[in-house]
Amino acid sequence: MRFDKVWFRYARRAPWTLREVDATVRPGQTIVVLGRNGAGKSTLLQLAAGVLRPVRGAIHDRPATVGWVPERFPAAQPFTTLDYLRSMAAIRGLPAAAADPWIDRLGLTAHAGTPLPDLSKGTAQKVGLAQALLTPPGLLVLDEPWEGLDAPSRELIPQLVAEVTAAGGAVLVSDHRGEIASLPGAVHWTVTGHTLHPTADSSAHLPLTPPGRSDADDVVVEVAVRRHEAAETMDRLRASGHRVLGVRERDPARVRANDLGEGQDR
Ligand SMILES: Nc1ncnc2c1ncn2[C@@H]1O[C@H](COP(=O)(O)OP(=O)(O)OP(=O)(O)O)[C@@H](O)[C@H]1O
Repeated sequence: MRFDKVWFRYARRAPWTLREVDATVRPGQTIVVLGRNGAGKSTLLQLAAGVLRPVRGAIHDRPATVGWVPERFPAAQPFTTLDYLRSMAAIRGLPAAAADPWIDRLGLTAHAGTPLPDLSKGTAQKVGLAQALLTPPGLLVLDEPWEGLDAPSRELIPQLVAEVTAAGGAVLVSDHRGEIASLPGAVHWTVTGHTLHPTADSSAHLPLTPPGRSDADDVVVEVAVRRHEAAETMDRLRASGHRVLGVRERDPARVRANDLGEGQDR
């Protein structure tokens, strides 16, 4: 899926919430979206999920099945947990009983007969997660999924994410609590100044040397890419299991020497 120069604002004359977002989400990739409160993380996730539409630009190749878990599950609905999840299964063309394993897995059995408005915030979040996973998503979008969950439930998130990515789905997840550490291998995007910076170095959040591998086995390959391709190249390298050690400007002296006679910087 590709964000192609996506701009978004909530009202016609309002300031832009997001400007010119260019980014790519690849199958099997986990992307953690970071940023301060109000930076635009939820807005970006809602655009990815198709809940909001770009004002300018476009999002191409969104997977057909999107699982969307908003920051707050909309619990003001006249269903019990069981009725809601079974109805969601039926809407997706599944047997109603397809909901039952998720009720069990997410620890919702004791709340199966509870009306949604009476659920605690954390339990309602788990219902939100269950509905998003009923059909294996090609894209799972989780807005602050750890919020309101107790410790055992928080540990479920990395497992669920790993299952989706292992099946070839992509996962976009926002995080302002620093839970990124529980998603090793995730690419990280930072929203600041109303735009997205996929170039932020996520290797700081990963183990310096992956388990079972020694630095001694490594060589460093220097690659020059066009400036506008840097973020995408880094995403691709990380998705292939490589460690990106850094990004730097080309040494001006070397640029002059190498480009002598070529007329442009490469
Ligand atoms: N429905 C809305 N109508 C108008 N403005 C909105 C709406 N939703 C969000 N905003 C504004 O858009 C900006 C980005 O909000 P957003 O919720 O995307 O940020 P966030 O990074 O997810 O924040 P947080 O970490 O607090 O959840 C904020 O200035 C917010 O006030």
